[in-house]
Amino acid sequence: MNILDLDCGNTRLKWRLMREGELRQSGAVDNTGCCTSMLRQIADVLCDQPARCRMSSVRAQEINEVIETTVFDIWDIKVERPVKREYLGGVRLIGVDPAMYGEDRWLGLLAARAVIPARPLVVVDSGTALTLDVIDAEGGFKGGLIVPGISLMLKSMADNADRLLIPEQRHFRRGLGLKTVEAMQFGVASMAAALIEKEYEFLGEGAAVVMGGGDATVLAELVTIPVLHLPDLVFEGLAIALP
Ligand SMILES: Nc1ncnc2c1ncn2[C@@H]1O[C@H](COP(=O)(O)OP(=O)(O)OP(=O)(O)O)[C@@H](O)[C@H]1O
Ligand SMILES: CC(C)(CO)[C@@H](O)C(=O)NCCC(=O)O
Ligand SMILES: [K+]
Repeated sequence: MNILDLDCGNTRLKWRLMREGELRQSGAVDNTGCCTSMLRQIADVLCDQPARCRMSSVRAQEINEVIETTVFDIWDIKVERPVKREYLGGVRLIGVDPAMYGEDRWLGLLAARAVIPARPLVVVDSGTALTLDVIDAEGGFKGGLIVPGISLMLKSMADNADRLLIPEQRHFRRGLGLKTVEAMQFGVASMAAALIEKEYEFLGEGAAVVMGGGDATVLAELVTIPVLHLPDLVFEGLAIALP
């Protein structure tokens, strides 16, 4: 059976086509424009008709409804959405309002815990926003942090300072920059990396860091601590929440 998975973020919509647990196709489309045309773009390249569609989304309800209608129009299937549960897959949501808590964050916890059970975890998802979520060795949610992602930090500087422009080429490093674009990029990358290292150190012995999201490749290289890079954090969580 072919399953179309959608990870609808604030910047990009990531998709993949699975068949009996095997990846067949994947891609990403810009998610800032019209959702109908974005789904038609996916339909144009999809090699097979999906029999199911699972979606994680952090977009507004109206947008999700348009996506659901369009998926039904194109493939004649109903979009399945994960429902946050207080306890699932060894992860216990404690002290959060499940209705408010981002479903990408929850799915990230499920995916990370499935790979590294029984250890305290810092789960980092670095997209438009960079989120860090912590669970203890028993899988109990301890809380999280939400900060701007590295592209958003660059954009907000460029939007608010006349002499700061969005760098044309992506180049991230720890250390000091000489040129303006380096100072900006090394600055935001160092901020993100240092925050991840700090939370890891705070958890102490036995903890692990799991990273996913669009900027995880960059950040995993820059941090000075061991990290497990799981590029498909949200998709893996989606498969756990909606088997
Ligand atoms: N090819 C690419 N196109 C766009 N962004 C990319 C690309 N490669 C890496 N990125 C980085 O990934 C980030 C987007 O990450 P990602 O796609 O995980 O999240 P998103 O679509 O913004 O959604 P969300 O954060 O809401 O899950 C961008 O801010 C950018 O810095
Ligand atoms: C924080 C983001 C934007 C990260 O994608 C998303 O998880 C979200 O919109 N969350 C809702 C608020 C919350 O998680 O508490
Ligand atoms: K500017």
